[in-house]
Amino acid sequence: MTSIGVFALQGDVREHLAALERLGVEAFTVRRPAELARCDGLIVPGGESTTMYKLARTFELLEPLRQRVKEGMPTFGTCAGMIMLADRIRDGAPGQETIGGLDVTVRRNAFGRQVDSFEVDLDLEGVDRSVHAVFIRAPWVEEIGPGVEVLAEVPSGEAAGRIVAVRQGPLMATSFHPEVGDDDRVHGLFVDLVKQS
Ligand SMILES: NC(=O)CC[C@H](N)C(=O)O
Repeated sequence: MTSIGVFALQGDVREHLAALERLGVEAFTVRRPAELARCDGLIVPGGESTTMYKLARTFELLEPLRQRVKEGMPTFGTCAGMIMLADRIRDGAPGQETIGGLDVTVRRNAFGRQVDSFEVDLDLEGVDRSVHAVFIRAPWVEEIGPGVEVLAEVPSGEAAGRIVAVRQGPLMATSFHPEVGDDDRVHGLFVDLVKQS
């Protein structure tokens, strides 16, 4: 059976576990290296990327995470998780580091104070019909490397055209929170990615 872990030192872990279980995969929390070692794939949830970084370092999970991602473990980052997977951050906290692996530059809290949180229907590559995307103090992707595929952009409004979902080989990231609500199609994309690799 496919085993997918959810990074659980901080963030909205439960909703991801529920989505994975609805999709019929074995889902469990990851707080230590032994749990990471059991993962066929990993989700890094939304939350607060600065805290995630500090806790991952303190609990000696940061280097094992970097190692597994480097070795090609399929990994899906949502919101703060997208920041954690990015190779480069803008508006990061002083000294903030990431797991990295995804050849992108993300801007933290990119949508600004006025539109901290918003929802929009958008088209996502690989998913039929639009996805209802919930953004909460979200990052966007400002620059992508040559191996990165854009899966979704903001369709309209002030932030129209901003990149909010990407994929690079076994790595996937969304600015928004696909675990909110009961539409499991984005998680389904990731589960397929894990099963293929
Ligand atoms: N909902 C979220 O994950 C917010 C991300 C948060 N603003 C950060 O910088 O990590």
